[in-house]
Amino acid sequence: MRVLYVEDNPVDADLLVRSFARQLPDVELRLARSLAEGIDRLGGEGMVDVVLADLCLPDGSGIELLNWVRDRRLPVAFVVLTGSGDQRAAVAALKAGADDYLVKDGDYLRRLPATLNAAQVRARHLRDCRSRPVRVLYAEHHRFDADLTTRQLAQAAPHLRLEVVDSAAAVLGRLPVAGGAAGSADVLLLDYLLPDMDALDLAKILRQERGLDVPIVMVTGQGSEEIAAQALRLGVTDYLVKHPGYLNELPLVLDKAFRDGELVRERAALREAVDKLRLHAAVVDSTHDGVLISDLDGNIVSINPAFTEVTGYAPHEALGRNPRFLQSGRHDRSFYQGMWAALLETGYWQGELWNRRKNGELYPEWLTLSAVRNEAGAPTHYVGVFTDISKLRNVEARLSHLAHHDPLTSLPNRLLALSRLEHAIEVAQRKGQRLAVLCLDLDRFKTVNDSLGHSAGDELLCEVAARLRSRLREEDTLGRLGGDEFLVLLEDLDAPEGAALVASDIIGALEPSFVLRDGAEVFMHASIGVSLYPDDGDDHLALIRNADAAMYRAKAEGRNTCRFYTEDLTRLAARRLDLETRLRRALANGEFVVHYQPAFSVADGSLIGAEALVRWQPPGEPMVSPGDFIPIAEETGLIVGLGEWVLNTACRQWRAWLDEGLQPGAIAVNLSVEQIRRSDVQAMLRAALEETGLAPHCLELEITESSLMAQGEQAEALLAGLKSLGVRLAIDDFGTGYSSLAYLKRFAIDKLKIDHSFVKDLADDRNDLAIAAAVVAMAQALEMTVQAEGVETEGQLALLHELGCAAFQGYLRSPPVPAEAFGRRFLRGG
Ligand SMILES: Nc1nc2c(ncn2[C@@H]2O[C@@H]3COP(=O)(O)O[C@H]4[C@@H](O)[C@H](n5cnc6c(=O)[nH]c(N)nc65)O[C@@H]4COP(=O)(O)O[C@H]3[C@H]2O)c(=O)[nH]1
Repeated sequence: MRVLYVEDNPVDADLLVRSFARQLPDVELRLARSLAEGIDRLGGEGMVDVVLADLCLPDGSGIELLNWVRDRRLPVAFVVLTGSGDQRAAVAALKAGADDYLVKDGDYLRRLPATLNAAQVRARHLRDCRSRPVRVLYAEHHRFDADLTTRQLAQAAPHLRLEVVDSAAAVLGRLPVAGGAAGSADVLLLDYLLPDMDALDLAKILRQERGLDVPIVMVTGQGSEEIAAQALRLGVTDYLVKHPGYLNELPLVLDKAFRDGELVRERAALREAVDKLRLHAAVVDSTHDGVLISDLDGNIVSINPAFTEVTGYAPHEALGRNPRFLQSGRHDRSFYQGMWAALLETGYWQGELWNRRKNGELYPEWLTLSAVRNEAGAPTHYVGVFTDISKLRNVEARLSHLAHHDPLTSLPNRLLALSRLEHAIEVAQRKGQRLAVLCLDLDRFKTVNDSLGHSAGDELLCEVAARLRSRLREEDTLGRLGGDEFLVLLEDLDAPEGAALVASDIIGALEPSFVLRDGAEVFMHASIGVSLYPDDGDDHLALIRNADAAMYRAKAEGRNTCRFYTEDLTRLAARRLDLETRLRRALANGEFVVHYQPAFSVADGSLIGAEALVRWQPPGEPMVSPGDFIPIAEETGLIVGLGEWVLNTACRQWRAWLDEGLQPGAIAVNLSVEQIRRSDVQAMLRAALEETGLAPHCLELEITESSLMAQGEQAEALLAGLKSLGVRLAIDDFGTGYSSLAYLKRFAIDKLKIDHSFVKDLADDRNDLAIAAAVVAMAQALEMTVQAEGVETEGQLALLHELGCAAFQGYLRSPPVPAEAFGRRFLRGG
């Protein structure tokens, strides 16, 4: 530091020089003994940093030197030395632009270094401030004063840019109408006496009405304490009396007012920032996300309550520690290295991470790490924000389980079973292994389900699943494909026989009866189809399709058995598909015809009626038997339209013959279980009878035993509904199903048709004869008619006669024939 010390008193000068040498050896001190010498030195010897001047000099005052310095705007700090008790001189010096003063008391030499330093800082600050222009809106009515002030300020403080107006109205016109800063002016300088309004009123409008916070400095010609007090009360920033030399003080006052204004604004901004900080802190405290802040060494400096909630660690257990203590051990070093590398390089990392709670539990969290940077862009802290996603993961796991498992049996569903199969094929292909796909379908499950109710059906499926599982190895997959269909996947199979063994083991496992919760005992068997990889297909769809085809073969060949896939099974399946397409077309093209098989009285051989049997006659091809297409029509639902067509055709035919005066008896039409299940049969019948005008008692409906049982609880209501139309009801294929006569007693059945499988061996099989005899006897007791089907020989007819069977149909008298042949042969006696 370079100091110019202006002092005429040699004792004081000597003391100070020695004190400087002791306290501030680095200071370069120059001495001047008078005002003139001081000016000389400042002008000639180059710059100093601080001028320290005594107020009383032999050729003038320190203030004059100060004015000389300020007039030249020399970049130096100025400190005045005053005698003790000369406060007024000190204040005058400050007003004239001194940066500080020091009273020569007993202790002042000790305080001198600090004062010089502080003055230097203040001077630098003032210079900084003055390097920025300050816009001053100056309201002065007197031209002379305005010019003088403008000149003076241009000279002493050119950073103060004055705009002069001569009225309060002009001030109001230049300032915004409402709120905050004053826009085009940084400071207002108002003369008290303005022609249109005094400065107090003007200040009132600006502060109270417009809410402007621009600093206001007021000047008056004469000092009045009352005006000053009022001005300050109204929010005027400073007040100055126009005493001689006041223009020297004005730059300082304006600078100070400007800085005060800035301070006010800074304080407001600070308040806003503090409010914001408080808000942010409240957000951090109340968020459900855990937050931790660490220093650059990774030591935790702050956590929020959610951190404690998630991890279990209270602030005193976490602060000061490295977050490493939360590590789960699930991630290797390279994971954390990657995380830090990203954080250091980009200031950001985000990802899923497993951590450990205080209670030892591991949990997944979604973590976002960010570097906090200071104004210079250098990182100062790291912030980690994390969400405990363990609940989310649990829900996801549950959803995924639901999406991939059958809710009833908890077995893998079709989706998962197929994806496991796909994966197993990949493995088998890689390792050159063989695998087997077993498609398993429960035989007649639908009948049990329908007759015992769905909850019993569900229970049965669970029991079956458990038995199947118990027969498989841990690594084998058992899935439920839907309904009563299961899939077994056997991997790493040595030979096809292995699959056959498992299949027969499964069949054996289902052998013992199932006893359900309500005590019902049910026998449940399965048909199994097997396909092998790579023998029968090399993708999952082909393997499933082929196992399915084999399963159908098992069903067709007596059920409760297992069949392997062969090529001709595929052909069979393809034929089925082809048949289905053609069947749809046939219905649209009217390729069906109805044949009628007559029924006769056993007693006298007279015609009692006929059974309508549908035939499919594709153009240019042999006729297709219903045994080949009815099951497919049932599976696809085509039976609804087809059955309705047969019913209408038969009724119309009967009505026509009756109208001709012929006696065709009753016409029996078959009603399939799928028709009952998929459509409103009662409405269909009512419409057919109405449309054709056939009397209901001429119509007989044949329902198979199993169709009836499939209706379960609803069977009784269904039959009562049909009966209410006035039609007759017959049970077809009697003896082949589950039901008993006692059960049928509850229904209003008119006729039982003994299935031709019993009739066939009537002469040779004593059992069949006994069954037929029992059926006839009980039917008679229940007042039902009995009609035998498939009578081919006179011997069979004679036996039926003996048993008391009332009616029969069969090739013995006639196969089903077209309507025209029927009319000719049986009605018109042709
Ligand atoms: N072996 C032998 N068979 C005889 C004799 N007499 C008649 N049959 C045959 O026995 C079947 C009797 O019909 P189903 O038991 O109702 O059995 C019928 C019935 O369940 C079904 N079906 C036929 N037409 C219709 C129909 O319009 N609607 C429904 N839902 N099913 C039908 O197709 C099954 C087979 O019909 P079809 O092939 O016409 O076979 C008929 C008939 O041609 C005989 O003396 N010996």
